Amino acid sequence: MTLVVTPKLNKIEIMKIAIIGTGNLGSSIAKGLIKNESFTSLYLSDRNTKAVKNFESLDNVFVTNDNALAVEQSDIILFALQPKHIDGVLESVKPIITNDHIIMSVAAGVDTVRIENILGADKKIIRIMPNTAISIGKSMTCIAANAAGQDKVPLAEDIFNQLGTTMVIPEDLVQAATVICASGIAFWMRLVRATTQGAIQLGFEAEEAHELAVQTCFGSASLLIESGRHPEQEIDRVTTPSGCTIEGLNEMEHQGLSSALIQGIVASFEKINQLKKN
Ligand SMILES: NC(=O)C1=CN([C@@H]2O[C@H](COP(=O)(O)OP(=O)(O)OC[C@H]3O[C@@H](n4cnc5c(N)ncnc54)[C@H](O)[C@@H]3O)[C@@H](O)[C@H]2O)C=CC1
Ligand SMILES: O=C(O)[C@@H]1CCC=N1
Repeated sequence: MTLVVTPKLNKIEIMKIAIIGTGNLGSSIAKGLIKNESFTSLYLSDRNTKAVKNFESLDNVFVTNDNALAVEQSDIILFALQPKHIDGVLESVKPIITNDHIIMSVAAGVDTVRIENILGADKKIIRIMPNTAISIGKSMTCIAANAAGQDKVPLAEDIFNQLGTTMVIPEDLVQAATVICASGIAFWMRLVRATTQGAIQLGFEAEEAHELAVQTCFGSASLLIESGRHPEQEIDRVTTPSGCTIEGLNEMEHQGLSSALIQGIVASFEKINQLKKN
């Protein structure tokens, strides 16, 4: 075994990690881990390894179609499978999962009880809800564990703090966190896209419009993070009395901007709760 020291972990950890399912999210997590070199070995297993084939030349990274091999060679097994596939894969690796393994799952709507029902309640199971910004180390990742997995939550925080920001939450809030943080990437992207469309209508070239929208979005988030202020305080600083900002903002609200966002979030939440029942 090789010992790996990572600057952000600030301690020595042996990290033998497997990711089972390397599609959109699994490959994003792999990219983030590789960027940080935060593993001793990393097994990437998928029935179709196309998304991660490029990684197989890297030191200590192994790309395979063999889920069982990835499990046997690793301590932390992260399942990044769609909800409809996860039960079958868990069943197939169940005979080789031990109480020493740390099981992590990002599957939306799949709670720890569903995983316990397959692997056993004595297994350490941690639900991880990141978003695709994990590939660039900027994910907002929520973490919740079953009873047996509670003492491994700090380890999960250590891993995912290297790939963005984490919040440990009660498991009954994971569905809500999925909507706000994981689906949230799509919601914010659409807002950026709509701003770009507006900018093009006002005369900018598409590429310029995109840059203006993205940088303004980045500046807004950075203002909130760095100042710690409430969004309305920042809005008050922009809205000159009788000015153009309040004119535009009020028109957006007349058209239902906040209401549309809230209703979309609630619709998304209702859908994820339906998925949980399937
Ligand atoms: N895409 C996102 O932004 C987020 C996704 N999630 C959850 O993460 C999970 C994965 O989502 P995506 O990556 O978007 O899905 P995806 O469909 O892109 O990736 C799933 C991967 O699993 C592989 N797979 C299926 N059966 C397999 C098997 N028997 N053995 C090995 N690999 C197998 C597929 O080939 C595919 O590459 C889902 O449960 C989703 O709800 C959670 C948060 C964010
Ligand atoms: O859309 C979905 O169902 C998954 C969960 C959150 C992001 N993608």
